[in-house]
Amino acid sequence: MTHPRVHRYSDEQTLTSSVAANLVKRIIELLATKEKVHLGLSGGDSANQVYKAFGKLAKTTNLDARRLELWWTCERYVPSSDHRRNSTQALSLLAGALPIVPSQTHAMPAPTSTADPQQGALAYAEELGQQKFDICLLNLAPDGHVADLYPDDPALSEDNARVIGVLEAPNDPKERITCTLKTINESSEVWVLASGYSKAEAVEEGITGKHVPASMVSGQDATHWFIDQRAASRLPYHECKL
Ligand SMILES: O=C(O)[C@H](O)[C@@H](O)[C@H](O)[C@H](O)COP(=O)(O)O
Repeated sequence: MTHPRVHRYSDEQTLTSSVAANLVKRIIELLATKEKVHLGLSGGDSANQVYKAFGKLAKTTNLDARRLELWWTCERYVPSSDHRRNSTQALSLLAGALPIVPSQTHAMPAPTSTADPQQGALAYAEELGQQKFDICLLNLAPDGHVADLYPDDPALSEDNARVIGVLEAPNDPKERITCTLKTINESSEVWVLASGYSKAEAVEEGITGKHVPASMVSGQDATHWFIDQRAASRLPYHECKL
């Protein structure tokens, strides 16, 4: 477990471009020491904006996108052709910009391949095996959930399964598949994204250790929170006069 390091940015656009730049830099560093980098990706607008900026920036660098393995931390259990799928949205931005081929992408199952979210979760757990994410990117929601792990959900205490099915998510679509805290917290690095006033309370609770799901995530080597000023508006601010 590592303590969160908080990175604040003036606005959402600066947050997006800075996270994308950090991601490019960190992946290039990791690829200097290992053959592949395994990323755990999430859904949501803030994450999608980062993928777009990352794709644009990465192609101007020497980052070898063929050495990335893309996994998902959570997915809406809807058909593969449904644009609400997190993986469909992310891949349209990433594979559109970078030479990423299907063998590098590990989207979670859809109803066309498995009978229900639980069976989908078992299939994904098998595909994941013991693989750990080098960087697990999470997008904070206003209620403090990350991936598809919701406040007060008994799934938060799951310490055996790496992936589980969700049948009653508070938002539509109700059926989803999610990695558990066990899988997220086995990642080398966990990066949490949050922008806007609607996330301010969840940011405060996540960082100060109240019991929202986001307060329970932590990388093995590092935990980074990337937030804009609006999302940071309930955190203490210490002015430093030199
Ligand atoms: O499936 C969902 O209900 C959303 O994907 C959700 O989990 C999302 O990650 C957060 O609401 C933050 O997303 P935004 O960046 O869009 O606010």
